[in-house]
Amino acid sequence: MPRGPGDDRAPGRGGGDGLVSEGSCGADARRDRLRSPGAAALMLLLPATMFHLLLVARSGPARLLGPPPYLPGPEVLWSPQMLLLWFTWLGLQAALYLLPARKVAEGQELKDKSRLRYPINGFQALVLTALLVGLAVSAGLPLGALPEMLLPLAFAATLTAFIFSLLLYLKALVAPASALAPGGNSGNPIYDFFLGRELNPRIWSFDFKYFCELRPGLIGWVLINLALLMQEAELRGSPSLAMWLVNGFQLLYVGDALWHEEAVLTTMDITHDGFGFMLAFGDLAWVPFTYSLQAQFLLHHPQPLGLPMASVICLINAVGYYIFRGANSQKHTFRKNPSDPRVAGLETIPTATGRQLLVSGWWGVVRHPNYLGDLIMALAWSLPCGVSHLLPYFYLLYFTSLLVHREARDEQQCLRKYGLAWHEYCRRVPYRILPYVY
Ligand SMILES: NC(=O)C1=CN([C@@H]2O[C@H](COP(=O)(O)OP(=O)(O)OC[C@H]3O[C@@H](n4cnc5c(N)ncnc54)[C@H](OP(=O)(O)O)[C@@H]3O)[C@@H](O)[C@H]2O)C=CC1
Ligand SMILES: CC(C)CCC[C@@H](C)[C@H]1CC=C2C3=C(CC[C@@]21C)[C@@]1(C)CC[C@H](O)C(C)(C)[C@@H]1CC3
Repeated sequence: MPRGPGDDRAPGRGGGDGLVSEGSCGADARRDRLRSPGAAALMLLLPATMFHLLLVARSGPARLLGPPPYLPGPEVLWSPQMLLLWFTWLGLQAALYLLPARKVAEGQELKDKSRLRYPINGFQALVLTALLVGLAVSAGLPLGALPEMLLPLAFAATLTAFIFSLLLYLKALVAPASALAPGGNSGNPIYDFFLGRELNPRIWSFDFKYFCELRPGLIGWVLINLALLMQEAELRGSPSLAMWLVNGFQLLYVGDALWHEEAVLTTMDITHDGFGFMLAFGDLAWVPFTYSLQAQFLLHHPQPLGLPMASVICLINAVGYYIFRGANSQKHTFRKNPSDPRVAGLETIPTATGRQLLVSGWWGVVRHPNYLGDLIMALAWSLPCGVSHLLPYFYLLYFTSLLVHREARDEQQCLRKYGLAWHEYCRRVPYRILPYVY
């Protein structure tokens, strides 16, 4: 079976969405030498980028590639009250996670042939959070003041991610070998700290990775958006159409993720990647504070948007969502039960593993139709911010590179898993993400 640069069959190799390159089985010495400086650089660069974006979004020129307007001192970043607020938020989400769930789903089979169980109550957590926030606002909570607290909150989240990853690293030292992720166990402490050693770290039934991936960060993101909308209403009398669109689109995305929560159990993050700094920081800090960038930008840089253009943008978002949801649901339904009438008529390729690959429907258009839909939505989230600045397009640029990297990693895993059948799939469906282009 051919082996590629991202092949991580050997224990301790590869993994992660980070820009640290994945390992090859040939133990490339030069790459090994770059592992720890690469991981260390990213641990500085990612938080620095996040703070840069937070600072630049509120500055007059809002230049993505320009210097930040000022360098915040410790008195701006460090606030015990904000740390307390952040922990209250984490505690609230953890409490909602522990509430009785409408369903308990089983994850993918693990190395030791067991399956973990996961509560499916994310949407319930979103609705309860909305109710609680609504009650608090009607009792006088100044939610519109939240945008002024983003810097110290982001600092608290970053600090939490560092300390939490350290605890996860220590926990993995006593975990059985079967609990370790295929990547993140190279023996290089910095690299392993970054990628994460344990696949599904848990205390009793509390699954840290699953919790962090879907709750505090995603729900925090839409709460920050809402606070930005409220502050805009306070400043300008009413929220702008552009702000409504950004809030609506991103709420749809987050609501959809929590409504289809079970589908996250088959994503690479849950089934393959360890839980280390990259995901902890990504989930807790990067998602809420950088994914809300468009709304942050709009608060400080109001953009005129007419109804015709708004309709076109809504249409783009609807097309993206239709592809994203259609592709993800089709694969999830097929993987759960290939004889389900909704997917039973689709053409498939058999593989030596006994699993089949879809070769018609969405998965016959390109090899990652869900990424295509996600990218189209990302474009629709930036367009309400106009075309005068590059800053609101940061998400689209970052997300494109993340998904291209992720796609290459998934190709390697599928090639390893399915061998000749994967080659046949690539022959039948030659484009990866964008038909006739890539
Ligand atoms: N907003 C954000 O920041 C991010 C969003 N995402 C989104 O998360 C979602 C999940 O993405 P991700 O986990 O990367 O990967 P996918 O959901 O695309 O899963 C890839 C897996 O699907 C299976 N598969 C591939 N081709 C076929 C086929 N033809 N037929 C049947 N099964 C197939 C393979 O696994 P197997 O055969 O083992 O089932 C493969 O490993 C995507 O919609 C993505 O856009 C991802 C990253 C970040
Ligand atoms: C900080 C680094 C540069 C990168 C960190 C990557 C993470 C932020 C993302 C990795 C995979 C993700 C997914 C979602 C959010 C972003 C992260 C955590 C997701 C929960 C968004 C909502 C979608 O509907 C989804 C399919 C459930 C996503 C799953 C992957």
